[in-house]
Amino acid sequence: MTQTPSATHDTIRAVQWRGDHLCLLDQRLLPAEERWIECRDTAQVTAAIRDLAVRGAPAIGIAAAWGVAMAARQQAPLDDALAMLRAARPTAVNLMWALDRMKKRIAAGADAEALLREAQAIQDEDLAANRRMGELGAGLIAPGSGVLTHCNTGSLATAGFGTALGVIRAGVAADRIVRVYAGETRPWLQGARLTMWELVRDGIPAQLIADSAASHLMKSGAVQWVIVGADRIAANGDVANKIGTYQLAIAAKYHGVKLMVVAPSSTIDMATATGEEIEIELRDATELLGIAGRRTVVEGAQAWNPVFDVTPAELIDAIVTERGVIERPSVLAMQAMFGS
Ligand SMILES: CSC[C@@H](O)[C@@H](O)C(=O)COP(=O)(O)O
Repeated sequence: MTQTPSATHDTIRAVQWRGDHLCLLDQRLLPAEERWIECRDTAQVTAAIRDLAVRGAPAIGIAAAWGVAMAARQQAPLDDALAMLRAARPTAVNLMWALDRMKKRIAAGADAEALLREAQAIQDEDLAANRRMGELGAGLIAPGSGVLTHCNTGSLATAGFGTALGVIRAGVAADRIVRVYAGETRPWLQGARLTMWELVRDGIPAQLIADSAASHLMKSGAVQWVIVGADRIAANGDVANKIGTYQLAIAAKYHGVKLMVVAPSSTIDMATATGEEIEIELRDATELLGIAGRRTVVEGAQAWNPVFDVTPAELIDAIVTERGVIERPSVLAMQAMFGS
């Protein structure tokens, strides 16, 4: 196998356990400032998740697992820690998945040391899953292709390497991807601030587009795939992801561009039958009414700020997980890979 540049250049590890506290690279400040936050109790980890200092479905789950292990070390009430963390954000199922995994270990009598090892395992498994998905996803892309991605699904959003951005890293290294576009991802600008920061650090040439330029880009013929991550994938293959994914999927279908969703099995929620049942997080209107804390909209104006949407399975060409690829997702194909 070719050694990918991403395997050598991908050094960003935004969630780091330091023996008695959790260090998080504050994603609210990037790329202007690389500042680390030190979380020393579960409440601080919960606040970091809620306020988006740490974000991206897998990274949220990993941070929460460390939050539980930290509570155990401090002999804090574990039921309270689990409940507090669970309420931090509603849509990314990786959060609930990681907490359920920790809860199971607690129920089995695990001590603080064992819970620290479990949190480390969750983090290590995510990194390994990302590398595997990178290979699998890149294998679907014809050499010479252009791709468009949305939000940030890279090292910042995971244990490292990334989901959709991992496929892009692997695809660029294998010369399958020759053009990369990233959408800004209003209102929080994960694409502009975070994805472009990761790509520039890796030396991967990429162009930022306004979210509203996506259909025009697809019409030009420059992209053959839209590649995105996921916050929760229902049992029928419907995908909840960053707001704007659904409209990219519709535009992709119209233009004959394919849609790939890349997510570890910790993002699969077989207990939720369809995307209709997924809770969509609504965040404060102020995120839309200004940019970088500066008000840009007239005082008195209101805004509606759902931060995820659901893309129906029928618009998706491939779901890539570390367990394998599901092409044209269906209930049966999902059950065959993930059980019922
Ligand atoms: C590997 S990250 C996958 C998703 O979590 C990502 O696409 C996304 O929607 C992140 O949303 P965010 O609100 O920034 O946490």
